[in-house]
Amino acid sequence: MLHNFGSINLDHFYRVPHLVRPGETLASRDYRVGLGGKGANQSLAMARAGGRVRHWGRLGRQDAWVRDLLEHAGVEVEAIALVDEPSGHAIIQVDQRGENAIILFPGANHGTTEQVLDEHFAAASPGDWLLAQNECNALPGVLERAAEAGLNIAFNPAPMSDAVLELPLAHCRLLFVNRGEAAWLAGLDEASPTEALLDGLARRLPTCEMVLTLGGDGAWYQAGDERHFQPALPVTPLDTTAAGDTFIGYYLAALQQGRPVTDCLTWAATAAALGVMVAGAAESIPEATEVERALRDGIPTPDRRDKETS
Ligand SMILES: OC[C@H]1O[C@H](O)[C@H](O)[C@@H]1O
Repeated sequence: MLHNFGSINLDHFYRVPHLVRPGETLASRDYRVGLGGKGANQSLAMARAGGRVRHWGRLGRQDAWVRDLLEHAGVEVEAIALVDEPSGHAIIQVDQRGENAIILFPGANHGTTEQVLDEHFAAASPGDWLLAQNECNALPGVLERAAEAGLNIAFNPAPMSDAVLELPLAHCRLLFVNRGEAAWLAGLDEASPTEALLDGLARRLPTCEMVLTLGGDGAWYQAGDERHFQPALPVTPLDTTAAGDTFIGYYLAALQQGRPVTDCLTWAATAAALGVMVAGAAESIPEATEVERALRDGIPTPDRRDKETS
């Protein structure tokens, strides 16, 4: 079982000609609300990939439909509390190239107490996995407790902040980072060559396995001297929101199924490529059957992916 201590957000999407500049007022061409949050996206991706995942989180009572949606997808939701607080939300601009900029309001995601964590950990067994991102409170304690409880920790330090550098990251078995997060962790410039980033990560956290995701430039796996490269698939992105989350959920589901690292990478990269062809966060995450089909027949045309998801 994988336990995902993760955020749940309502995502407010604005499609804009370019990301808003300082002092500018910009009209949006479109507005939609959907399910998001790095935690919820990763749980959903894992469930859609056929993985066993139990989500630990908090959600405003008025947004109970989100819990139903996750449950329907196969996520175990008993550890998602409905609370009398506003849910977390994100304001997301998406530009014409599919790039985004996100403002987060943590809301209920920042209300986890020690007492609730006691209940969550009581349901976990040594050898289980714990996944976390950086959108919930209580992370230092959660990572410490997970290590003490003999859980395998996978961590995605997004959104990156200086607080991440203070976390007990040496407890992690597996780290998912993008270029910016890798540079921050390794104390290097973001423009550093990939090789330097991988070396820097290995120096900083020598016992961790790493997956470095580089968007259109592919992804790297590193563990000690072992490295594997996964090229990106050729797609024109409509919306890159949740691509990294889709990658992580699919990677972990494949790992849970005992697949080799190279398969985990291919499966994850294919799912992420399908994801960026569709607008939105949770709604862009493909089903496993779509990923299998893309692996067999190649990436579909954008209009075909749209029809398959609608
Ligand atoms: O990774 C994408 C996610 O980041 C933020 O958490 C948004 O809610 C969005 O769904």
